[in-house]
Amino acid sequence: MAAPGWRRPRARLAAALRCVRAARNWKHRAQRPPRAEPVQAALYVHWPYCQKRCSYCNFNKYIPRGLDEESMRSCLTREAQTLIRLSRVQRISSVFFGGGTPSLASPFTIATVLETVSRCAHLAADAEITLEANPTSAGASRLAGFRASGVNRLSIGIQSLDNAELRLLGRNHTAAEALGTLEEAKKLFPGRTSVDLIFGLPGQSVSSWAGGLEELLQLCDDHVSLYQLTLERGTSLFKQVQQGSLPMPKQEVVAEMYESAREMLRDVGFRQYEVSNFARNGALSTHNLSYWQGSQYIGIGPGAHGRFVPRAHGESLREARIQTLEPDSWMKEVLACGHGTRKRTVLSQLEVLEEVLVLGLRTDIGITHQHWEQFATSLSLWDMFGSSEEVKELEDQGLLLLDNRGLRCSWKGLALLDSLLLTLLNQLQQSWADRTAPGT
Ligand SMILES: C[S@@+](CC[C@H](N)C(=O)[O-])C[C@H]1O[C@@H](n2cnc3c(N)ncnc32)[C@H](O)[C@@H]1O
Ligand SMILES: C[S@@+](CC[C@H](N)C(=O)[O-])C[C@H]1O[C@@H](n2cnc3c(N)ncnc32)[C@H](O)[C@@H]1O
Ligand code: SF4
Repeated sequence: MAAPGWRRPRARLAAALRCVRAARNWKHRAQRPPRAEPVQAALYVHWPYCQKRCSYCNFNKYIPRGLDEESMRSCLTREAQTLIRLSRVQRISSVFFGGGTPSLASPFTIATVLETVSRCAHLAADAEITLEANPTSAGASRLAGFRASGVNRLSIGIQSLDNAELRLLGRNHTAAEALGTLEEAKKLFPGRTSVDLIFGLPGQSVSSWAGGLEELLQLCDDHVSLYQLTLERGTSLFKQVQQGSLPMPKQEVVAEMYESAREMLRDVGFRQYEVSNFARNGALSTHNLSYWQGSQYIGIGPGAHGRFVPRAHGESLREARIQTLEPDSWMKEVLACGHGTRKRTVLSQLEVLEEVLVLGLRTDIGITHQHWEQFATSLSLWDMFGSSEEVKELEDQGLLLLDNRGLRCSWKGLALLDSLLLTLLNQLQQSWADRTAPGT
């Protein structure tokens, strides 16, 4: 047995060593990189029904004869559970109910989907939750119902403030009804009400377009989306234009409409944070930003698309997914196997980079070096674009900037993005091929 005199110093030594080890561990921990962020994604929910077909629209939408909302609701919740589990996503950063016309769904359906999402993953109390609303299905009490169900941002399809244009577009509301909805929405979603307008319509002139926008700018909230009309094959507007019964404005006139709108919005304090989107007072849409920043998103509902890594299957590569388009077939598939994913495509690293480039350059921030490094660890933006003569030419023309912040379009370049992308995508593919060639 050891002399009692030895025990105390040894106990003190052991205690001291424990302290030193603990201190070393703290130091060690402080030097370690921060713990990885929880895996997160945005969530898109597609409501595929509308009251009436607009003349220009070829989105995935159906005019139902008899709608079984209960079945739709239970399939949406089932698919949300399946795909969130499949992605192993722990946090949903935003939710977007789009369509179709999701303001035709009941607030109860919206609340049920949100409750399911919160049970499957963390949905922060302040996460952006947007619902698209058509003026005809968004009266004050209905909007209040959506607010109570958890929606905190509303996107209203106003499209035009000219009744003749609204008729041409096949909309089932007047300008006055659209403004009534905007008024109610601003009370319930102050600072978080967005409006969509379309320009480049048959018969529209720069001054008639600017007049309508000016009227809207007196009344709108802090977010505006402006979409140039795309003539979509298969729509009745396309047919009318093809038959020569409707005159489309010339491309130079449409470009002037866009330019005048950007300037008008800038003059009243809006930031053009993306090609078609303008916000003031920081009202940028975080959901849409996550698309443009190449983040993961899960799409549920007929025809919804998603981009995520199906981690529960042991995969590590991102997939592009699209859900079955037709609602009844989609519901059958969800009932049979928990989801209605129709097509999955594993994206190569080059394809992911192409998307990051195309989407990132739509924003005014563009692609920062840190953002790019998340996707391309071994090839910097400088490696990709720094020595290209064509890129240098675009910089000299004042259309593009590559500097210590990253790669982005200038104000002038943002309006010409499509033509810049031809050069940039070409350069990306070439640099990628050079760097990944055998022996490099
Ligand atoms: C697909 S709709 C869904 C929301 C809602 N049903 C509505 O009509 O407002 C979303 C937006 O897409 C835009 N959009 C639809 N078809 C378009 C087209 N052919 N050209 C330009 N924008 C279009 C409209 O501005 C519309 O507000
Ligand atoms: C054109 S954007 C309008 C956004 C609106 N301006 C805003 O600021 O919130 C919305 C439309 O894009 C389509 N969309 C968006 N995300 C989608 C996804 N993941 N899958 C399928 N369609 C999607 C839907 O048709 C939706 O109605
Ligand atoms: S524009 Fe909106 S309301 Fe019109 S058909 Fe398309 S989705 Fe439906």
